[in-house]
Amino acid sequence: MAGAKLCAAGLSAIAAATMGVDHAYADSPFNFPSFSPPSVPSGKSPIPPMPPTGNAPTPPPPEPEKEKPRKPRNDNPRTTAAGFDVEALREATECLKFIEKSKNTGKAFEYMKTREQTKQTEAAAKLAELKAMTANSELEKQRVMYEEQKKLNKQTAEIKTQLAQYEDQLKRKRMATEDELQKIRNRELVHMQGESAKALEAARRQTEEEIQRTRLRTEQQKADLERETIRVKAMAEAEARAHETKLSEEVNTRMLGIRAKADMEKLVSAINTTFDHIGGGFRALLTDQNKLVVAVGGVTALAAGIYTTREGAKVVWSYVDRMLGQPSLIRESSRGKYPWSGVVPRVMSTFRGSNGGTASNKGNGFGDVILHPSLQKRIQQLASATANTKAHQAPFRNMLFYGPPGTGKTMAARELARKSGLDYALMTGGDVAPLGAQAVTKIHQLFDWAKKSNRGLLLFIDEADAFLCERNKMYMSEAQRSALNALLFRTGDQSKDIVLALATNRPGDLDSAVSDRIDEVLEFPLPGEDERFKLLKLYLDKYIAQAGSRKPGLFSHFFKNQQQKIEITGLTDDLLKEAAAKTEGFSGREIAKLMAGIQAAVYGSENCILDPQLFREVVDYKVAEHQQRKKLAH
Ligand SMILES: Nc1ncnc2c1ncn2[C@@H]1O[C@H](COP(=O)(O)OP(=O)(O)OP(=O)(O)O)[C@@H](O)[C@H]1O
Repeated sequence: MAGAKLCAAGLSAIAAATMGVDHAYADSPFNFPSFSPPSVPSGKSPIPPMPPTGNAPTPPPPEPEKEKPRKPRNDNPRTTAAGFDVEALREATECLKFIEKSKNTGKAFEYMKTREQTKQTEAAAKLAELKAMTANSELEKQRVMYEEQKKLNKQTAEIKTQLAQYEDQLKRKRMATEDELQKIRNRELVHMQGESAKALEAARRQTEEEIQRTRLRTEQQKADLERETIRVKAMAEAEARAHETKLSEEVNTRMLGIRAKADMEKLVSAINTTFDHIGGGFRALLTDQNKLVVAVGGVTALAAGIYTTREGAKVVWSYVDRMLGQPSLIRESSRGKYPWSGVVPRVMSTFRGSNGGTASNKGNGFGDVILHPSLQKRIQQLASATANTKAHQAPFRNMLFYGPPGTGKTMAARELARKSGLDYALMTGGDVAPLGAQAVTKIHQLFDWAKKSNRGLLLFIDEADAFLCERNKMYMSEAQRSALNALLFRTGDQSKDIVLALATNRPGDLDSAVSDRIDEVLEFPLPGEDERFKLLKLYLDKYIAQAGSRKPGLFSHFFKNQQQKIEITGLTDDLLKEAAAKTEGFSGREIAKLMAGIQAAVYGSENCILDPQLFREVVDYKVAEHQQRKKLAH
């Protein structure tokens, strides 16, 4: 047994020397007999269990097995330069020798081999265990690192989130602050805008008020001027009429004087001869007292009779004139001054009518009035409605014609009266104001006269705004207001005798009570291109073609300034259309005047020929004049 131990020790030494195994195992002779390979229970790993996860400290390495008592170890073996232990080799050699001599050599070798294998297995297991532990610890380390990293990531993410939240909060706060600032700025801006808008509005209102005031002032001045013009015109006309009357009176007086003088001369000579003849008679009278008394009484009675007859005739005539004569307010009438004065013209017109109508009835069946077809149709309808109204004894309908000056309102009223079979009378609103206190009487006279018409009368009041304007206007005189009230009184009920037709350029100026009495309102606009063409044609015919074509009368050779005939060359419809296009904005009156201007130009020319060149020249000149007038009016 001792030999085996020695042998084992020798082998261990050999192994230690040759394989570099720890001397602690190789040298221990006591290990050998007690050695048994570590029994590993089946299914269990020889690797010790892993320590719990976390940061638990790695368990300390297993304590080394307690060394069993052994031979004192040579700590300073003799070695070669390469570290070879010669002593051990010698012991091994001896051991080998001993083993060779021993009977249990085979067993010993077998045992040593088994032990060595066991040790190797153990070492491998330990190595594996160590590796596993290392791997484990590595894993653990990685897990811990992963956990740490995860925590770190989490913390970083949290910090980032917090940072983002903080930044977001900051941003929100900043935005809220900016928003607040913006709101404040906006409020200030709105306030400023409001202030500036208010200031602008105030300035605008002030300007408007100023303009309004200026306009009112201008209108007032214009109205004053117009009124003054109308007044002056009316006064001038009245004066002219008075002057005319005075002149005719003077002529009459002079004629009467001459006649009276002649009569006187005749009378004187007659008296002389009579006295010569009756000288003897007087002498007889003077001698015979009875005869003298009879003669003086007879002469006195004769003078008184003549005087009474003359004065009586005057009174009767003025009464007849007042009762039957045309009121002085009427400027033009189809009835004539006295009831009998219209008989002859009416008979003449009836006679002419049976022969195909007058010249003015030719063409469109509406006299010489050229109107827009729709307006013309409306007037024709009104005319036939008015005629039927009279036939059925129904009340008449009053009318208002309004539109720019010279658009045919008066002509249309005249034509309407003619078509409807009524008499017509024309007065001007401007004639009322100069009458003063007499105006009311004259208005009543006018209506009394108008009522006497058997056929019914169309009373046309031109420039109606001059007389029938708003009653509460400052400049309206008391007399004018009374006259207007008189007219309102006379037209309060619907009349079966009188159609009131008013014409005005300013319908807005009429008194509301007057407007209330109007049943039909017709607007007379400026003529369109078609109407202008027709007007040009009409007045070309009237003023140019018919000029000088009147048949010479009985006494025509007494008058030197008879109209000369005008020769027309190359005046086509196209030329008239061209002129119609150029004369946009012209009224009917302006077109009539244009043609009168052409007539004057033709008479001013040498040969009295109207050719396209002259026609164009005058048209262009008149168009330029019209534009200039328009500019001045603005
Ligand atoms: N529609 C028309 N057709 C034919 N001639 C016209 C027309 N309009 C105007 N005239 C010419 O103008 C002149 C004036 O016409 P009228 O007196 O009818 O016009 P008004 O509208 O009554 O004018 P105002 O408002 O100035 O009184 C006429 O004599 C005529 O020569």
